[in-house]
Amino acid sequence: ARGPATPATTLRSLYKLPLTTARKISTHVAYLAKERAVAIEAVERASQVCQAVFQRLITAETLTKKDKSPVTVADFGAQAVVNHILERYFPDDPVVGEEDSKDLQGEEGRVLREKVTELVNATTGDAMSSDEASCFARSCILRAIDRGQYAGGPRGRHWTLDPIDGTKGFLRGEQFAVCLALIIDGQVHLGVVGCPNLPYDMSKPDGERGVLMVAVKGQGAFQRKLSADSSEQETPVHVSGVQNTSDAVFCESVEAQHSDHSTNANIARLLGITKPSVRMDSQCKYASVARGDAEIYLRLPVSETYVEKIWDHASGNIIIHEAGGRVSDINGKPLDFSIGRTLSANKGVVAASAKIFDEVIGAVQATLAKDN
Ligand SMILES: Nc1ncnc2c1ncn2[C@@H]1O[C@H](COP(=O)(O)O)[C@@H](O)[C@H]1OP(=O)(O)O
Ligand SMILES: [Mg+2]
Repeated sequence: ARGPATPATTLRSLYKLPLTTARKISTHVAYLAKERAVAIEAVERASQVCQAVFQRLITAETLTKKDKSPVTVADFGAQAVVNHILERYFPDDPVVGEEDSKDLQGEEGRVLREKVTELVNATTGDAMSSDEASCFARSCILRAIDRGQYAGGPRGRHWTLDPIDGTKGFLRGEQFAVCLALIIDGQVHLGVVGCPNLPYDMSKPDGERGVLMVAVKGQGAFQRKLSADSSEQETPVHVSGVQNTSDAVFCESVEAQHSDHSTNANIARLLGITKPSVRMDSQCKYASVARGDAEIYLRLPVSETYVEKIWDHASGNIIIHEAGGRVSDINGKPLDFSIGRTLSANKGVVAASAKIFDEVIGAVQATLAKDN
């Protein structure tokens, strides 16, 4: 009797291949296929949470008063949704997430807890409880959020999540990203970045917005429309082919506290760059370099003490590599995701298309040597 269909037997019958060949191909084709699909679903749902908050809670008043509460609701909501979905499909995988449920607990956290719960339930269609007393229940908001407390490290698999990267951009109605990555034995194997406000096609900046980028190790990087149904086409993305750095565009943070604009400008000058920098919040910068909107991403540290977090770079890192680019810290050292929740072995970040990467690192080093 024939057993259940496997990817290998399906390929064999479809393409009339010998079973050994079909097996070889199928292990490649299927590598992390389920993880990829679940991660896309989770990022799409979390992006919907963020957009719902933006439409409902961000008003002219919250903006003028610089009230940050909407982003807090969206942050917790997005982390609850992603962790809930990951738990359903991969119950044994721990998660390194940016948020914890402290601010949602007790009487003090009740209002926020109820807002987050209402939002999450409206988005997922599941009835997740906000009742602290029943938090042993599988679908409790607080428990879902606190599945993100894993310490990370060099062994086994874990996910890393930034539910809203670029909170300032979110509040301004500009760029932000929902970022989810899978780390296996200290290396990023899968990354998804959802950019709800990024134009799908940069040649039409006023056109349709909402991009999801995804990459699996060895399989290339792809973009699709955010919230597109799964039959919608994915298209491969590649870094720019620009050979001369003088023709390059570089991007950097909007916030001067996150990256040293004046050092970035000195590096750009040394590279002969004349075009103004593109300032953008969040890991959308990695997405921009991955699809060739810009050639270089510079993140020169402002402070001696700030340590970058793995959830701020894991997804972007694999997307750049799979799109044909390179990423390192300011000393040319690869980002080390195996240490724990932070990139404590690295300083700053530089990403660029492979053709010009060495030259960019050279300019970074020369500029830093001159400054010191
Ligand atoms: N001093 C700093 N240097 C670099 N990054 C920072 C610094 N302070 C905060 N960040 C982080 O930078 C990220 C956003 O960067 P970008 O400017 O590229 O949008 C956020 O995750 C933010 O963390 P946090 O979420 O804790 O504020
Ligand atoms: Mg972040």
